Amino acid sequence: MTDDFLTRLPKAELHLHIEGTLEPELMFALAERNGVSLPYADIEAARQAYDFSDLQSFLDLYYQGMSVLVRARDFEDLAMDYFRRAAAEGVVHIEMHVDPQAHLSRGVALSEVMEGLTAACAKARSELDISTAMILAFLRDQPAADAMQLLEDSTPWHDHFSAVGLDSAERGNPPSKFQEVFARARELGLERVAHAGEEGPPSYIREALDELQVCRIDHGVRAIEDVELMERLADEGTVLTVCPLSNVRLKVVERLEDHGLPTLIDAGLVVTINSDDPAYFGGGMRDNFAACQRAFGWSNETLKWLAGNAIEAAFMDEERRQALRQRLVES
Ligand code: HPA
Ligand SMILES: [Zn+2]
Repeated sequence: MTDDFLTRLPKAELHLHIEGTLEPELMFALAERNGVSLPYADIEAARQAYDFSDLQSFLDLYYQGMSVLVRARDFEDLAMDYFRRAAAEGVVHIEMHVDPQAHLSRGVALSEVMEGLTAACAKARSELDISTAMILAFLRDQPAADAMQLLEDSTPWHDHFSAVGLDSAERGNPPSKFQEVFARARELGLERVAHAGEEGPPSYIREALDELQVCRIDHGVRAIEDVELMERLADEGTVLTVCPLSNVRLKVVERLEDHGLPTLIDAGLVVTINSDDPAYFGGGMRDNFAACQRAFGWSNETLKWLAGNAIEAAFMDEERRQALRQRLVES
C-alpha cells in the first residue's frame, strides 16, 4: 500500500452503487462464466464506450453491464473485487446502494443478490477490516408500486439494510412519487436517503427532505442554485454525499474546477466525498479526494474534515465510529 496522506486518511464511502464497481475485466470474466454476450469487442472497447453525455447515457451502459451478474457467486465476486481495491486505497467503511429491481427484471432472484453480497460483506470485515452497510435502492423511473412490492418482498433481508434509497433517472421522477414507500420504510425502522439535485432541480432536494424525511441527500449539488435551500441544509446539518468525478463524467459540471463544492462548504453545509460508480467514472475514493485536492487546492486539514464528516454520518455502530475517529486523528 502506498504510504501517503491520502491513502492513510480513513475514508468512509457513503455513496456507492455496488453494480457500478464492475470493472470491464470482471465483466468479461463473468460474461464467459455465465455465457452472456457483451456488445464490446474487448475490455479496451468497453472502457472506450464509457463516454457519457448525461445521467441517462450512463444508466444505459450501467444496466447493460450488470447483465453478467446472475448467481450469488457473481455478486460476491463483484463486491470482493471492489472491496480489495478499496482497502488498498485506504477505504475503511463502505455503504453500498443495491439495485434489486435491475436484477429481478432479468429473472435474477433477490436471494442470489443478497446471498452473494452478504457473504462479501462478512469477508470485508474479517479479511480486510472494512465495515459495510447496505442501502436498498428503488429505481425512481419505475412505478412506485414496484418499489413498495420490493420493500415487502425484501422482508427476510431487512436486517441487512440500514436504509432505503432512491436512484436511477432523476428528471421527471420527483421524490414525492415515493412518499408512501418511504413512509412504510420509516415504519419498518429503516433510515432514508435519496438522490436529489444531481440532474433534477433544487425543489427535488426540498421534496426529499419534506416528503421522504431523508437523513442524507445523495449528490445535492444543485442546491447551489437556491440560497435559501443552502441555508436550510446548513442549519439542519443535512449531509450531502457529493461525487466529484461522477459529476464531471456525467456533465453535471464541465470541469471539476467549476464544481460547487467550495461554495457548499463556504455556505456551511456538511459535505462528504464519494465515488458513486468508480468503474465507470474513472476513479475510486482516493482518486476523488486527490482530484479535489488538485482542483481546489485543499489543505490536509480540509481533507480530514471531509473524511470526518463521513465517519460521523455513517450507518455504523458507535464502537466502530470511535475507532475510526481515532484513526482519523492519527492519519
Ligand atoms: O449517479 C447515479 N445517479 C442516479 N442513479 C444512479 N445509479 C447508479 N449511479 C447513479
Ligand atoms: Zn449515485
